[in-house]
Amino acid sequence: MKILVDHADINAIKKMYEYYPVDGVTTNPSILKKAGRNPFDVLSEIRAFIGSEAELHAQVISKDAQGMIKEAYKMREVLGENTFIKIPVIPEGLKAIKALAKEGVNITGTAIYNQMQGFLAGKAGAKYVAPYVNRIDNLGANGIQVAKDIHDMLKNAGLETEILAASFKNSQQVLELAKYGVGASTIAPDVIENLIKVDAARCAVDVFVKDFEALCGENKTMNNL
Ligand SMILES: O=P(O)(O)OC[C@H]1O[C@](O)(CO)[C@@H](O)[C@@H]1O
Repeated sequence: MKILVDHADINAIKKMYEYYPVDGVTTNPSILKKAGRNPFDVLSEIRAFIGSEAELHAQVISKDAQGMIKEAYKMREVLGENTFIKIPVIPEGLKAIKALAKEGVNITGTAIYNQMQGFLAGKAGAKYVAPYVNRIDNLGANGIQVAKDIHDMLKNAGLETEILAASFKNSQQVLELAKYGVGASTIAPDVIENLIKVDAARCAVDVFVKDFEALCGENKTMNNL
């Protein structure tokens, strides 16, 4: 499962890249709002840091297909071909996805709350579809199940579209979908950090260090024996 960083703050992104095996960055307009600067400046800064080969996902704002298509080409021009254009899976969005996918533009179908949105976006040619796991849970449905169903439906239909699971709020949600083998998850830095926040592991390390120091002397490591 690929892991993308769901954030627009360059320092938070740099930290994730330093410590974790991550594969790219996703943003949406609400995430960009938090950055509080010209979105193209923010996205260009992220692109410069992650490099031209890494995945960068950024969303269109227009509500009509023609406007979405125009935005998609502008974003691709400024941010490079490996930019995944996030298009909400509403009827106008599907129309735009069909047109853009035919031209080889990388699309992520977003704002997915049910199985058929995901399936139709895949059939229309999206490379990824992004079910909003936690937001679905908040509606009283089962976000994990929706993501698993879409994954199965795409595979059963022989489509290459992968899940980009989104809107995670806890480790359990990520774990469930990693076990299921979905293609990718986009996760905010605080949720990524919680994935391996295990006190028992930290205690185990402390005991190992104490034992080693008892054997070899204080502040000794393999480096200064
Ligand atoms: O519920 P949240 O945390 O706002 O998440 C919505 C999600 O949708 C996306 O826009 C889909 O890629 C992510 O950037 C974000 O994780």
